Amino acid sequence: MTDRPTLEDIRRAPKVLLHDHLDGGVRPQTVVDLARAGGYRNLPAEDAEELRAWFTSAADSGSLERYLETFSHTVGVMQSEDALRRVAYECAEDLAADGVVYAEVRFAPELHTQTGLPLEKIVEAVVTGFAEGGREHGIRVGTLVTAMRHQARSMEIAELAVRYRDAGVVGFDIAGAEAGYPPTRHLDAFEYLQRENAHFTIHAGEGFGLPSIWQAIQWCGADRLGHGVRIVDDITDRDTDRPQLGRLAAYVRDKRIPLEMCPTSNLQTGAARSIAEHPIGLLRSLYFRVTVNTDNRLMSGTTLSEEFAKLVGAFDYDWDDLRWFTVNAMKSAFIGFDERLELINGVIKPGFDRLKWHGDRPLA
Ligand SMILES: O=c1[nH]cnc2c1ncn2[C@@H]1O[C@H](CO)[C@@H](O)[C@H]1O
Ligand SMILES: [Zn+2]
Repeated sequence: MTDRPTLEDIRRAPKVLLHDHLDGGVRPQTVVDLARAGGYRNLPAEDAEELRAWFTSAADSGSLERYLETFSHTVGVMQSEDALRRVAYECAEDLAADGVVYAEVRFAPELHTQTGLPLEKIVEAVVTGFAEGGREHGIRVGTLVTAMRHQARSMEIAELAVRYRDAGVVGFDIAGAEAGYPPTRHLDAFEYLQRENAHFTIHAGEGFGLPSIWQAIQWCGADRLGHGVRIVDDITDRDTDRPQLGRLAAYVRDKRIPLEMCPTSNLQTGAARSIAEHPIGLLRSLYFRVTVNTDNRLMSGTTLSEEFAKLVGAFDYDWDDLRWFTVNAMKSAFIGFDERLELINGVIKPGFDRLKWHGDRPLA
């Protein structure tokens, strides 16, 4: 066996990302450029590096609601087709540079209508940016369209997801403040998607607890859970070698419902106290279908490789663990089974095996 995976090696591993927000991963310099071009005057800093620091510290608020306030600035500069396309292109480029081979990136079309752009043009611009960036940088990026849970446009957004399902949109999601806005508020949209054989994930168990997770799965029929960290509230005897799963936790594990976990983001919003205490350690040891994600690379000052490196530091994970998380993610993606299998067997397994056996020594 080789030593612990280093950040540099992890960057070279073929990774899969299921939970990443487009408006949470804009390059600071691009925010500055787009603000200038579009006449956005509310930026808290004009210099890219200062802006980067502002986002990470403002997002470090301990509450989901305050964390979400920082998005007004990225959303504020993403109000034209050119801006959306550029941000999507750069997102594909940045993820590819981090060694991500397949990603599902989400954004909320309804937030980008401030200058009157129709929802269709907004989706088309983003999908085009991902396709161009993906082609040039060797990564596949699928789009998830998100509806904001405090608004009332989820049905319209769900229809958009179905209309663009063969043009780059692979699924649907709801996001925003969780407390006070339960998933069942959007039940009609989820029932519509189920009738259309479409896929969706729901942010649940992040800013609110078990009732939100229960509704997302048992009322709404979510295929995956965004975060889902609070599922540990349904596990007792956690510090013993025989943790007890309640009915909901057992259901989530038995049905292999994927958890899109985002460790650093959870520290910022107060959903977890430290990486070492993050529920991902327990959930992984109990073989829940755990995946590792970034959530918002700008606000959390992170990359997928850095999330993995932090977990390696806290839980002593080795290449087999990182490969397990990655295969979990690929199995849980919203593209076809044949395509998932091809990536697992043709790209992920050989890529991780090469790193495991060669470590950071040069490959022959
Ligand atoms: O961790 C999160 N929990 C809930 N909502 C979020 C999170 N991160 C981002 N958004 C929300 O999703 C919108 C579309 O991308 C963002 O504008 C933000 O309001
Ligand atoms: Zn999220």
